[in-house]
Amino acid sequence: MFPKITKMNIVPVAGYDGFLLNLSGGHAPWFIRCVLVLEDDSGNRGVGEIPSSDGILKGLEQCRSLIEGARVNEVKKVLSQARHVLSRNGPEERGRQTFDLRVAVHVVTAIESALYDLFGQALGMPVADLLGQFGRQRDEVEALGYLFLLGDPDKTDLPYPKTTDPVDAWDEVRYREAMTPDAVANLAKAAFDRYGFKDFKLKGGVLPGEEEADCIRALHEAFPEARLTLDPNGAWGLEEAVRVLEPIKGLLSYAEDPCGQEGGFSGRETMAEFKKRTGLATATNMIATDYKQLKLAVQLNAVDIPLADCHFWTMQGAVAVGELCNEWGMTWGSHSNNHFDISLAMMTHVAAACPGEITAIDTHWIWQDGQRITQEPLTIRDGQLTVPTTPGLGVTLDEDKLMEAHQLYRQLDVGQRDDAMAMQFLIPGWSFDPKRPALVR
Ligand SMILES: O=C([O-])C(=O)C[C@H](O)[C@@H](O)C(=O)[O-]
Ligand SMILES: [Mg+2]
Repeated sequence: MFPKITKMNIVPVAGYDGFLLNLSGGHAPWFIRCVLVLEDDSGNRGVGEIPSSDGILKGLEQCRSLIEGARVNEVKKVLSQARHVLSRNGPEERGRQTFDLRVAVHVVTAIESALYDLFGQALGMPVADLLGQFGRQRDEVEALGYLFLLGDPDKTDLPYPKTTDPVDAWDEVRYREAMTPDAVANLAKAAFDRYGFKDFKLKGGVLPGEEEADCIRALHEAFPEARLTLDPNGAWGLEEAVRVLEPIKGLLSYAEDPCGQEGGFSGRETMAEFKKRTGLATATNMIATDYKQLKLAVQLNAVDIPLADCHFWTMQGAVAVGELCNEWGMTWGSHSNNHFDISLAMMTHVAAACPGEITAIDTHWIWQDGQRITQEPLTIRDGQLTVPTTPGLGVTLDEDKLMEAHQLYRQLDVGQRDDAMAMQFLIPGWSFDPKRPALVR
């Protein structure tokens, strides 16, 4: 008999973050996540990490009675029941922010991760070996260097982290203002020195498009061999996207969400048109976020690289997208949000189980590196993460660190991400507009 789950613990947590800019505004000095911890009667613990919100905490609570008392091999049964219970809350939409506002799919992923962690431990197998049709496909997963324009923390009275004792250039630059092409190239150089990235992505949707294109030129000059992409999260109109990216298309490997919903056309329609007009490959974490949208995106030939983040596709769902990509001549990739080290492990196992050639995965880890809630977070070396070979997710919770992160969460007066708050210090009265870069007001 497999072990039984005896206890489910829902732990909302927070960690520190820099003033990272994007279409949704500027990151607060903290990021907020939710950790799910399941204990079984053999003494093992399984963990999952997802974004947090009141809806997500409530959704997890709704599933408690399905989980406590279940056996760790009943993964699929518990997940089907959880989906059913959550579906009664009604339909949900991703929304137009840069981050996904759905509840149910995130809740299911937290449960899935913690259950697979326990199931893997009971079987003596790593999660990557259990996922998808084929299990582990690789032992190393490539990550990209995810760069952001950075607001000046000194223009706010918010408690942004400060580097007091830098160990290297990355520590020196990551919490300071970076608003110019040179500053972006410096970020890339410092990140390369620490992590060895071969690919870089710049988050756009902040400055006028042409200025962001200049940042790509600076990145290309610093790293002529690197695969580069720019992601304005659909902020630009189709004409603007073509105008901005056409002159630098030779420098980009793909364009991520260059345009989106506009004037009666869906984001899939404008992206298809963009692809036709520029010949550039496209990636998205905004317009192919479930199977129906993915089907339409494929029919329209709107997307080459669906960024199937396991947090909003589920782990098995993200691998299923990877399997489809491999069959259909597309390329799988993963999006990310700010995260702790449990999510880093989840994304690594998922990427390891996607067959064929995949693109380097996004991770915000470089902005959080140094913080942790497990005893030994995975590390990025030569641009790669090594896929754990130990049973389950291969991470061990650090109780003290988890409680520290929970205490920080409790000190905050917010329970979910809000990028408009810090923007008030740069532009009083600032509010989100999905069609206007954050600093174009
Ligand atoms: O690829 C993306 O669209 C993201 O990583 C979305 C995130 O919300 C990003 O914009 C951020 O962290 O500010
Ligand atoms: Mg994106």
